[in-house]
Amino acid sequence: MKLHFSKMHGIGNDFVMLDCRRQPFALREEQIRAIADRRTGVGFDQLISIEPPRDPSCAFYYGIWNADGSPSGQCGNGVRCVAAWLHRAGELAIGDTVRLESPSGPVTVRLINAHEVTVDMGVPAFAPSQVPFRADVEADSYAIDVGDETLMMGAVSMGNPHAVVVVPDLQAPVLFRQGPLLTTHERFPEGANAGFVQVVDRGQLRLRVHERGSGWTLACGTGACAAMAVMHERGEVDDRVQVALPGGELTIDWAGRGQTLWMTGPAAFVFEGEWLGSRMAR
Ligand SMILES: N[C@H](CCC[C@H](N)C(=O)O)C(=O)O
Repeated sequence: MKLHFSKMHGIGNDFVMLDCRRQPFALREEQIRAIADRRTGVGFDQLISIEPPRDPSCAFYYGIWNADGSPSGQCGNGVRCVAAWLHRAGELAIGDTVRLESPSGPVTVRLINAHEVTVDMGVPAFAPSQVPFRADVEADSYAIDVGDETLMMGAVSMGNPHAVVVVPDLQAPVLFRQGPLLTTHERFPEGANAGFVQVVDRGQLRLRVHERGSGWTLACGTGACAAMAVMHERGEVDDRVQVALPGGELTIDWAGRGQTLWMTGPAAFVFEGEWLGSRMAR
């Protein structure tokens, strides 16, 4: 089985992009995991398919799978790469604005240039049932027992579930214990992307994310949106925030509850290749 792919990244969050405009996506979960393997496969944080739309109001559909083979409803760094990929495929011109269909619904992208994209990431959803997160009532901060500690966290969906925890130090070793525990915590029935955020000032956040299905990544686009939304709800940041992740920076614009949130950042091509099929896996 030969599979042509494009390797891309969005501030270090890396992707294998599959052109499924003319042939259906047909990978089994174990094949997705085999391609994700950073030694015997290609290696990626997420695999993204580009397919014909299911929603006629959208130009294309994109599918998202984590390194463990699990599907996701949204990928912020990934959709910027989809826009850049479509530009290079001649489907999108610089300055164009187009609706793309994600598994959690449509988003609108605008190509600023060949490597910079702005995305309407939709409206952040805070109701526990929408995250989903087990809580009796909605709050801007929840106490949650993680290991032998009780953390205070925010919960929000950007089309995928996020936990957001404010920390004084992003290098604290305790994060590396709490991240995986939060991602698989029983109060998140569908798992969670666990974001640990430091508030620098009202216009700057620093963030690390332990992603559901992929672990610690250099960047998480929906995580940056989630962190900004939670801190904005608490009145701790302004309507425009620069979010610094280990792999780079994103600009997030959000005017508050019920409004659309915008994310702006880069998308980069790395190489083209061919995956020779599971017979090459270990
Ligand atoms: N791990 C996430 C999907 C990828 C999110 C991230 N890479 C982004 O840029 O938003 C999840 O299972 O919901």
